[in-house]
Amino acid sequence: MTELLAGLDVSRETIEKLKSLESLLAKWNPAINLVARSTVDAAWSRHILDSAQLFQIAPFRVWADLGSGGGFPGLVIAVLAEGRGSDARVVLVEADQRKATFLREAARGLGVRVQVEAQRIESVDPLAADILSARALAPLSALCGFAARHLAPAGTAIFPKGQNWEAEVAEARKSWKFDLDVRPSLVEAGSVVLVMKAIVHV
Ligand SMILES: C[S@@+](CC[C@H](N)C(=O)[O-])C[C@H]1O[C@@H](n2cnc3c(N)ncnc32)[C@H](O)[C@@H]1O
Repeated sequence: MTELLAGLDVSRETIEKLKSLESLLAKWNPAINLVARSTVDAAWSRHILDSAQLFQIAPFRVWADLGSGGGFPGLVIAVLAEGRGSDARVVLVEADQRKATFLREAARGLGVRVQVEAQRIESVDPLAADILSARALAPLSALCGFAARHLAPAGTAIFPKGQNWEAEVAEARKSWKFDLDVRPSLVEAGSVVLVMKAIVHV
């Protein structure tokens, strides 16, 4: 599965940074529950590669990750972008102050630049993001509302979803119109990545 990183043409230094993130997660998780405890031992595939697979879906100058928690996918995206020499802006929105502190400390330790917004998604000024991501945050219909606020008009929303994704899409279509591309997860069988554009309330 680490071929996924080879496919992204990631440098040795970037892989070392991602391994440091894995270690930081293991160190901080007992205190602040960044991810489910049962997933810490498998963090490399469950969280880091699962995030990395989103990196090349579309180009970006501004990436906003909502409800970042332990930095998935936003902090992984920031590490990969920095490894490419990109000066794109990565914004991590996380209302939990302890998790926001982790995100700032981890970014500093890894030497990557991120903008951490330690407030509720609903209170952050519109971000006009080229890419908006949210993983394990809310049902798709609620995510569409967040996208309406924070995504640039031509932007792309990226929402990883589990096996129940079809029901979530059907429910969201009752209130929202959008273009949808469904991609199988490269990491988790049965899971998908929903890639959405032109999200408009009906
Ligand atoms: C289940 S966790 C998922 C974290 C991460 N995206 C991941 O996949 O591991 C959801 C996170 O979203 C944050 N969150 C939930 N609602 C939020 C809101 N309205 N504004 C900002 N953060 C929120 C929570 O504090 C939590 O850290």
